[in-house]
Amino acid sequence: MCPAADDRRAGETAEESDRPPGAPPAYDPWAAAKERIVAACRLAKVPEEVTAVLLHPERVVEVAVPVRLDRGEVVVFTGWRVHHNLARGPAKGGIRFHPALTAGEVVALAADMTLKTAVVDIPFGGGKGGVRCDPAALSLGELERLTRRYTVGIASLLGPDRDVPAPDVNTDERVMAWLQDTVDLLQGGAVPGVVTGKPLAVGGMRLHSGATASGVVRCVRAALSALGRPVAGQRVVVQGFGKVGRPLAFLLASAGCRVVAVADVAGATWNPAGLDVGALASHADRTGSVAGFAGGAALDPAELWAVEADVAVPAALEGAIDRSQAETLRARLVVEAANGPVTPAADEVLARRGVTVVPDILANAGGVTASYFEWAQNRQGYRWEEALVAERLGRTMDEAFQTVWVRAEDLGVSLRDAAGVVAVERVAAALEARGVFP
Ligand SMILES: NC(=O)C1=CN([C@@H]2O[C@H](COP(=O)(O)OP(=O)(O)OC[C@H]3O[C@@H](n4cnc5c(N)ncnc54)[C@H](OP(=O)(O)O)[C@@H]3O)[C@@H](O)[C@H]2O)C=CC1
Ligand SMILES: O=C(O)CCC(=O)C(=O)O
Repeated sequence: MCPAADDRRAGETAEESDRPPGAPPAYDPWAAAKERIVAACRLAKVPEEVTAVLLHPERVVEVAVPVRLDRGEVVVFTGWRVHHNLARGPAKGGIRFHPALTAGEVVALAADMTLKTAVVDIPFGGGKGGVRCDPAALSLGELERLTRRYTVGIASLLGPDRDVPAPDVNTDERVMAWLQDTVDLLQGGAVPGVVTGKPLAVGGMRLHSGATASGVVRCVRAALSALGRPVAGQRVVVQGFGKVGRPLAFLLASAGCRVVAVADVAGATWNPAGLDVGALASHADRTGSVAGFAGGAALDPAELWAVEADVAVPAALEGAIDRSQAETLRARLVVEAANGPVTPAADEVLARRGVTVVPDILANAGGVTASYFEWAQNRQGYRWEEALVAERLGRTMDEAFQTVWVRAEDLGVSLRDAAGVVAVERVAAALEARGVFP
């Protein structure tokens, strides 16, 4: 994602030094995350030391990941694993493979995880990791070698009590199975609960794959209900048709919404009468993209947010809605399924225009909540009934939404600020209890 350069605001430090060669000047997710941390800490009136701690990741590990490609050549990729803050428990957060990944982005995503795990009150701190690579350009064998070598590079950080990765952009349960296997080989035995979002066959949990999407839909429902609007008939725009966006589109359609536009990297499709999501998924399976879908008209992805709609759900990458897109966005409700899709400058515009934004650290927390349940089962050595997982997931999301909504009303602030306040208060309590500031 490359929003307008004017989205960078005075005082933000662009961490351009780790920008990949050839990449355009980028929106700076860590500067945005720091801005939001400072705002939440001020509102929560936590001691200054807490703010200072949260502005510094505990650990940023960079690893070289040499991989022999199928054609014989060795390419050295760069990978990271970041622990942002572990006051509330082991590091928890996904692993992303992306050609434009930077250290600053991974730090920002790890900070989001510190806040997210606190918003849903699960016993984890914030972590994130990834490798700068283009998985679409790698063979399956190359991808496996890269994953295993990266895992060896970060293995000293990992463990069910220390750091528990999960899937993120361009990684999936197969990648998690390779990670699990590599850790087990290094340890000389099974290490249950060292990774979540893995296949059922190696201790995964059936409801994990759709959990982020189902949590997002829970938030869409709760927000619409709080705003006095029905769910049925709402026109929804979804950006991203991957592990989150695709099940999300299905769930929204089956809840009675009209999914009017969907975008991925290659293009976008639009049908004001509502897209047939099942047919769209078949088309994407066949062609690799939503672009060219016969059941919709081609849409310039730059026009996605300007489509006539009631709800906008970004489910792709950071910085997807910048200041200028916020000015033309038609929906009255934005629910952040992606991490960091709305820039701070866009937040101001949306607030001025009266658009409600359900922030990422609340909206997409269903995924990490499901990861908590998978981890807990692995540690117990006991599989829970699916109905219990579904019930606990729904309850956790509904309670978190209500807590944040009520706090926003009490303080007279945005849902983003309120979620930040709830989160930093919980992290501050953990730091205090530990005596981190003697
Ligand atoms: N997976 C999870 O459980 C969780 C994910 N998230 C967040 O949700 C977001 C999506 O993650 P996930 O679904 O797992 O990732 P995937 O890799 O499964 O899918 C990403 C989707 O986004 C699309 N995309 C990427 N760049 C653009 C772009 N510039 N314009 C339009 N579409 C784009 C991709 O298109 P294409 O297919 O063409 O590449 C793909 O459809 C990320 O922000 C992630 O951090 C948050 C919580 C949990
Ligand atoms: O499930 C997890 O552990 C983390 C998911 C994640 O990376 C996220 O919520 O952004």
